[in-house]
Amino acid sequence: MKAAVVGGTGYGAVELIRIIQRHPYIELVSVISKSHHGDQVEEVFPHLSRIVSYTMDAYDIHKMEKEADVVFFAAPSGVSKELIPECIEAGLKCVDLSGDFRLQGEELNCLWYNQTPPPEALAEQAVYGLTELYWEAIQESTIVANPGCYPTAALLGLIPVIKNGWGGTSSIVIDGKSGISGAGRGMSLNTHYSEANENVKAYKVGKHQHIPEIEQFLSREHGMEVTVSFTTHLVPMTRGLMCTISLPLEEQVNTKEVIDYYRTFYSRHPFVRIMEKEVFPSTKGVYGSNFCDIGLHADERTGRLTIVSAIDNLGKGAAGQAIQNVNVMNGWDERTGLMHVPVYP
Ligand SMILES: NC(=O)C1=CN([C@@H]2O[C@H](COP(=O)(O)OP(=O)(O)OC[C@H]3O[C@@H](n4cnc5c(N)ncnc54)[C@H](OP(=O)(O)O)[C@@H]3O)[C@@H](O)[C@H]2O)C=CC1
Ligand SMILES: CC(=O)N[C@@H](CCC(=O)OP(=O)(O)O)C(=O)O
Repeated sequence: MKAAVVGGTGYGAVELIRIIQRHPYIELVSVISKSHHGDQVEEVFPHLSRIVSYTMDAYDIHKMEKEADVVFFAAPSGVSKELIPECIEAGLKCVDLSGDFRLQGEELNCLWYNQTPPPEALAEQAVYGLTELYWEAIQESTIVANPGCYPTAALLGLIPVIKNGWGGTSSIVIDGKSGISGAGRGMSLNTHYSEANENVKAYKVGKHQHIPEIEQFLSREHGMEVTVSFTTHLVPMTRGLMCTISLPLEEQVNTKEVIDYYRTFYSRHPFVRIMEKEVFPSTKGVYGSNFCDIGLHADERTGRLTIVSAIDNLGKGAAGQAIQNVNVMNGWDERTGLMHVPVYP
């Protein structure tokens, strides 16, 4: 399958290139860059010298129509909803790493992204790409709305106990922490070295764009509206994301029972690893990989469940999951090209 990547000089794009370079069935035919078209890849990413070699392209739908089968959109929100209509018209499959196709309806898109939604017919065509939950719909899809990084970790952690009713929905609290690459490659004061180094800072409190995404899919799985209290923190590391989740238990279950249930729930899904009792994930344990590691503790004293879920924000939180979805769309083993060992230590 031939692939084009839009947003060529960003972190999501460079992680896609890293994975595709070792993927046996995906060939990179075009890396599209608004800011660097005409430049050699080595000029922007010297670490790719002697590994890949190409000139960055300007966006050209006719070239893509001729050369590509799938387009990955790794640009800021607002870009893909303008370009995907003509890509679909041209018969291309689209995997969108941005938030453009994730939220349903005008109200949510305007409120949380300050954007109008994509055309309704296309929005209806889009499948939410949380692979482990929606792989059946992903198989048939032409547009995949790849999940946000925090929702990936939070939903994989929460959905099993929301679905079987052990988890109560009255007070779900999610503490999210992300490395700085989660904010992309652009400059901002928050991600300035002097602001972020030796510092942990809460941000977008009460107004993070991933709140409605988490609520939308938890509500879908629960069959009733669910709200969450979600707070994000920037931590001084390059990659890695962790959600520590606390929610009430509706049943008297112990940690071992919860672990056994999660292992059964994810038994067909190679990228979700359920930790042993009293072992909890770390971001280093998933660094550079497509794994989501989940640790669980049922607290008999408080009657609450603690779920700790860790991913690499650029791996399972972005490019890794995008490739996993393309594997599913093509009927390939979902591990194809993705079984990298996490970089440790
Ligand atoms: N970083 C992460 O951990 C995650 C990111 N995402 C989402 O994935 C997408 C890409 O993120 P990321 O790679 O981190 O972001 P970056 O800021 O690192 O890169 C985005 C790239 O998009 C291109 N771009 C910028 N503005 C425009 C524009 N107006 N039109 C077209 N292209 C533009 C630029 O590349 P060029 O000039 O070369 O075209 C830019 O480098 C975003 O939507 C982000 O929200 C999702 C999950 C996790
Ligand atoms: C550390 C950091 O700033 N992370 C970003 C994650 C961006 C992202 O994934 O945003 P989309 O939903 O638009 O794709 C944030 O919290 O906004």
